[in-house]
Amino acid sequence: MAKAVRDVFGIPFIYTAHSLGRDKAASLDVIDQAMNSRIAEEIAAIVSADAIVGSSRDECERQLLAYPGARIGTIHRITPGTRTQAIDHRAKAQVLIAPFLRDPTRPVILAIARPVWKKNIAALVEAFGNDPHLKASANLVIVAGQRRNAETCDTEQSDVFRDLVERIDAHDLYGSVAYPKHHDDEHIAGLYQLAASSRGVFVNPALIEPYGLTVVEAAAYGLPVVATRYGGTVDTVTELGHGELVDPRSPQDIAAAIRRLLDDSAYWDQCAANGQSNAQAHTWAAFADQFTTIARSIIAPAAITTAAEPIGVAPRYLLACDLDNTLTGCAAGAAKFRKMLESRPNIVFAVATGRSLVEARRLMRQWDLPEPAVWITDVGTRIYWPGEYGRGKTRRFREMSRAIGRQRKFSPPPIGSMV
Ligand SMILES: O=c1ccn([C@@H]2O[C@H](COP(=O)(O)OP(=O)(O)O[C@H]3O[C@H](CO)[C@@H](O)[C@H](O)[C@H]3O)[C@@H](O)[C@H]2O)c(=O)[nH]1
Ligand SMILES: O=P(O)(O)OC[C@H]1O[C@](O)(CO)[C@@H](O)[C@@H]1O
Repeated sequence: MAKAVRDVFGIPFIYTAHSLGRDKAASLDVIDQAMNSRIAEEIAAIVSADAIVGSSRDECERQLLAYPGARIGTIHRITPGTRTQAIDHRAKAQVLIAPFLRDPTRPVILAIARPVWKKNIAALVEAFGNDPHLKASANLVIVAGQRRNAETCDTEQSDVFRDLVERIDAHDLYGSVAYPKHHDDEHIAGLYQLAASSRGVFVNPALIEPYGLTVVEAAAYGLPVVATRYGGTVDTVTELGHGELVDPRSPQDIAAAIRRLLDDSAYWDQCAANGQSNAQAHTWAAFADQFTTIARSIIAPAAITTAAEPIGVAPRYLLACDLDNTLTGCAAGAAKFRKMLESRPNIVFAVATGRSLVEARRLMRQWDLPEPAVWITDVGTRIYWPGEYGRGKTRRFREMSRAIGRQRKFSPPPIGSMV
């Protein structure tokens, strides 16, 4: 629809990537017609969007780029917002889970996920059920959607739920596993709060997690996490520093990571504090601000973005500089720098950075710095410049890598001797 509107009226459109189908398909045994059409729609959107907004590095630099026709220059990363409830809902959550538990005072190992195979909650039950120490010292709380009668449930949901109950039964976990049937928003908030105050852990064992909102929610409530090492959680856990990444197919790996957090109180405190303070930047106001900047850049790109060929002014100087702590670090300085460039159209501005293009652009946006005419990124291995002026896009200078390839005089030593 957006593409049709753009084609007729010339209104540019931004595609917000969400739960991309290719990765989901890779985690399924059977790919049906619906999945094929979903991927076809995604390809059409990715190829024709004027800008694409993704939420994690994984989504921007791996998931999106795996699509045919995807162009890195159109992809931007903005971290979604997360809301926490300030009111204490622990008592309400306690009422929800108490009937299941023999000793409700134990640390809570919490999972919240839709009851679909991809979320892989079974691996968490296996991790808990096979670990005598965890079974004896903690409670497992699983919130997996709202349960109705088996007949009215969708088949995947009832299959996933039946599988969970069978595993709980096989490990004889009654009295230490709660799996409430219904919940509301206050229960969810209360469970995060309860798990945090019990010095527990949040676990997301998904086979692949496109972004991983629950892992950010846990951070915001000061609850350390054990999360899948496949998908957006890799960036979130690395950036927020609030827990461990694990192989979701290995219950032993999951159990060991949970124990590291539960058994080391200094490590737990550090993760809880990191998560809570770092998650504060994840607000919807910040998202809206960044989104508006991108929208503006595709509607009316700033004059500075076309500085490689400024109208009526011959470029005379090239100003190339580093980004982190050179252009960033002082808001007043960044504003002055921007003003200076705007008043000197004969300067061609280039940024040379170790960051990827997506990450460099994200930081420049956050500091309200102007889009340079040339990007030298990935530790100098890639060069980009605005290819199609007026659309905020960039083009990669492939000739450089080819030239380096042809004229290479440097023969690297064998990797073994370098190590
Ligand atoms: O029984 C449940 C299960 C989930 N939630 C909430 O629903 C949201 C679901 O988050 P998540 O599991 O990350 O999302 P998905 O439903 O899988 O949806 C997609 O969209 C999310 C938001 O972009 C991404 O984080 C995911 O990776 C992507 O799969 C969170 O706020 C949960 O607290 C509930 O309230 N009850
Ligand atoms: O598993 P899928 O089909 O990618 O679903 C993504 C899910 O993300 C949401 O959009 C947000 O949680 C749900 O409405 C939807 O079910």
